Amino acid sequence: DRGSVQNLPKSYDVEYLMPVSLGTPAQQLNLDLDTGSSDFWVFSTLLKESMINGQTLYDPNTSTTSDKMEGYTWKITYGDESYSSGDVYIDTVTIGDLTVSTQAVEAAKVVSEEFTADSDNDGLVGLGFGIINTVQPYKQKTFFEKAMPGLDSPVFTADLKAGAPGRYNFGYIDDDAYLGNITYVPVDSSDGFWRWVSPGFQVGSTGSFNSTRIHGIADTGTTLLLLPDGVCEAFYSQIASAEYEPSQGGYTFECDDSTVPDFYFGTDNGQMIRIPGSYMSYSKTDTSSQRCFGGMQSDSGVGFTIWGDVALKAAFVVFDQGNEQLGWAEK
Ligand SMILES: O=C(CNCCc1c[nH]c2ccccc12)Nc1scc(-c2ccccc2)c1C(=O)NCc1ccccc1
Repeated sequence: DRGSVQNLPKSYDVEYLMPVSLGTPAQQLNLDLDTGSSDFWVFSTLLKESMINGQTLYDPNTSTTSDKMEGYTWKITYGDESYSSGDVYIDTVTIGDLTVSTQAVEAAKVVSEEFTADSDNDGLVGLGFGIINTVQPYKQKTFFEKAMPGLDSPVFTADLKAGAPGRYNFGYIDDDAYLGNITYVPVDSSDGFWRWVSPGFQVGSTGSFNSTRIHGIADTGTTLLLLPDGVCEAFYSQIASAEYEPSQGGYTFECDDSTVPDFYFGTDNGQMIRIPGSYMSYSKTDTSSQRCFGGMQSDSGVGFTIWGDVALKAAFVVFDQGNEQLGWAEK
């Protein structure tokens, strides 16, 4: 079996949403595929009105295939202090023609204001590893873990694009979606993330390669590229107008600064993925100035590097759960 679904970026590529069908008759929600967490949770009719702001709600009571998991609850908090919690239902879920008939759907009763404010986002499909699922008393499998046994191949792939529709495929690798070869690196899933080691980085096409092992996770649910301070300093030292502005929350530079270099990160045996300098300009820091917030920021608050959408949209990425490895290719 296999599946394929288009993903659409929101403005500034802050997140990527895909259509998902839940229940019978099908209720279509736009969800954020998130390899940095492992809860499948959705806005639902259990929420108070004050927490809803245009989102499409999953209504378990109108689905003829939903069953409430009595006594089961969930609660998740993310590093940006956003959170959500609620009850759990079993229901049928289809993503891009791939159906899981008994998926644990976590129906939100409470969401934090960041989620309420994000009117396009109806919830998250966590595709990290199930060991960090928050459902109590017994954690639940991710959508991919439920689908995996029936797939042609135990992989899903992420093809995120800058400001354009991309695609998530399940169960197969589309050889027309990337250039050259896919380089595979081992994954340590013991903390539930797609955690791997990069051998180093290079700033600019003429810069030298810096051999330094960077431990990090491949995370479609995080917008930015969060890297060790030394790497950020090496990058921003090459940008004439760059400054570290704690008041703005990190590194900023003039949006029209023409000295922003490309950034390369190593994967394995000499392969490097090139992130165009243009991916590093984010939203204007504030209406008046012409300064942009950098797409690369420090990972000091996290404890490990997060290869978020800024990095992932420069590559074709294979999440190979069957062999616990990540595949990287240029595109
Ligand atoms: O949680 C995820 C992936 N799901 C995000 C879902 C989500 C959370 N608000 C959302 C808002 C919209 C859509 C999805 C989400 N990744 C990881 S691993 C470690 C950290 C972390 C730990 C400690 C400190 C910092 C990060 C995070 C993290 O908090 N990233 C989000 C972020 C990272 C930095 C800044 C902001 C957010």
